[in-house]
Amino acid sequence: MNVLTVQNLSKCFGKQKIIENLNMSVPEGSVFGFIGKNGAGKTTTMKMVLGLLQPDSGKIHVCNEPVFFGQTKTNQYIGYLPDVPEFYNYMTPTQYLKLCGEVIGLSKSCIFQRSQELLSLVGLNGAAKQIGGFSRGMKQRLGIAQALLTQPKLLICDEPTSALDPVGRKEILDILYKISGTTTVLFSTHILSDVERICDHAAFLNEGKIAVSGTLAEMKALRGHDSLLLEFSTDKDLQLFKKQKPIEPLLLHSEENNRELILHSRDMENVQNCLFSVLALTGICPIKIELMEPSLESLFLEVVK
Ligand SMILES: Nc1ncnc2c1ncn2[C@@H]1O[C@H](COP(=O)(O)OP(=O)(O)OP(=O)(O)O)[C@@H](O)[C@H]1O
Repeated sequence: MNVLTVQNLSKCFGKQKIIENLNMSVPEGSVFGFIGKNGAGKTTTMKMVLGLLQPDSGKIHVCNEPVFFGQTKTNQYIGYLPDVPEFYNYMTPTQYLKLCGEVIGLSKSCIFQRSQELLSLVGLNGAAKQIGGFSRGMKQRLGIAQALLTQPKLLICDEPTSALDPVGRKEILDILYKISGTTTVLFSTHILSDVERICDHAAFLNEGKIAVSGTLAEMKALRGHDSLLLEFSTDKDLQLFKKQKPIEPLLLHSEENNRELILHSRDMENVQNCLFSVLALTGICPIKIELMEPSLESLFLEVVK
């Protein structure tokens, strides 16, 4: 089952088309990376899913129920972490979660129990200081705890890691991965290594549409092997290899790092055939020849303009 389906969604701001016939499904239980460069329309799409922004056309369903602009019925299934979450700075995390629990009508005992569990999940149990003194990472983690108070089926996070240092990013990714057993996670980002780390599904948003989507394995298979790494035992071998001309026309480009050479090509089969005849002719014997796994980044750079 899909927790979220978006069909033929379109949205303009004035004359600027932001989203144009966008189709996307988020399977239940997935950790879904919604990828697009700055200004691609990720936040705009999420706001329409939350009923906070009116689409020009198209349909959105959350847990099989239609989303209507200005009506929040489907938000009972969703927890949302905006890109810059706002808090009452004078409160402690416990006080803040208590307030949020009261606003959504949870009982006192439920608020107490869930706050303890969630603060422990996000590593803020025992944090007695006021939120005003929190780092960005701590605020994002508290934002996740707040978004999970209602035990949503779908957690939507808008670029939860983009302003964080590597430690803060890892903490957020670990939390999202940890909850993925019980909550479907959709998060927007342009950091592809974050997607490779925890997502099982992803979609590239480009020019208002989904350019590519699927499981990470499906997306990478589209690209195939496109890089070959060669490591030479001496600089002399590397320089001699670089003087050989037959491979050059088959390459998009190559990268050199110490005695390693990475060859990028769209025609890896021919590169390999050519490589072995060059090695046989010259007598050069690399200490390593390795086909490199295709990366999301290389696919992204190819399909996203
Ligand atoms: N209320 C609005 N009125 C006019 N233009 C808007 C409005 N909201 C967003 N936009 C424009 O729509 C485009 C998409 O914005 P959006 O915030 O959805 O992109 P994004 O993919 O989330 O980008 P980022 O990664 O930078 O957050 C941008 O050009 C933005 O300036």
